[in-house]
Amino acid sequence: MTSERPRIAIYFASHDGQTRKIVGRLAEHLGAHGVGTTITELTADASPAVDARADLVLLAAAIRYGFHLPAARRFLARLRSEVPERRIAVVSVNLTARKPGRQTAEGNVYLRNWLKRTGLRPALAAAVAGRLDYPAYRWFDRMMIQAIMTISGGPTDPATVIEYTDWQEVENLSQKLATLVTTAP
Ligand SMILES: Cc1cc2nc3c(=O)[nH]c(=O)nc-3n(C[C@H](O)[C@H](O)[C@H](O)COP(=O)(O)O)c2cc1C
Repeated sequence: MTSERPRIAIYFASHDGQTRKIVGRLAEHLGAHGVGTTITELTADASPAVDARADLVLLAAAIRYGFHLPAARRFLARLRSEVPERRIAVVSVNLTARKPGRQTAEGNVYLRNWLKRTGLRPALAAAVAGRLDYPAYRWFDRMMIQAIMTISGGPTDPATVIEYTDWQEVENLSQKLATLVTTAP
């Protein structure tokens, strides 16, 4: 870490925009904690350079059909070869995290499996609940999400739009990230 203001390089992969909104809010809170941020979107055709000089690199990715978006998975492979694990944090955005106890690496199946598959032991790993927006989904996606919601006891009314993201939890997360970059050796 330098004597300048600490900095977190945030990379995110979002399909429907909620992960983008979450990292935007994280950046706002981090700014209030005196931590600078850069935000870079990961897409199918963009493979941005890893900002290995940042004090921490945060990778946030949405889940679709059980997996984090491919752009995030590809980026993580590069990230790991350029930045030590202790300077990596990951955030998974999914609907399972709407339930109590599913915001941690132990409690969230997607996050747990991602870390297990990659063998990554990041400085921080968290799951944040995303958004359910049936009217915005294509027919097939709506059917599939309704099926998942039936199994998991969630809403199935096709008119349902719910932002499950707990913004207080997002603020708490920013506090933890700020602590990491202000106290890390
Ligand atoms: C087609 C589709 C598939 C999804 N699959 C899952 C899933 O397998 N598990 C889950 O918990 N959430 C799932 N979700 C919910 C998304 O993770 C949630 O809507 C999140 O907010 C999406 O983030 P984004 O808006 O940044 O793309 C799915 C959503 C869609 C539209």
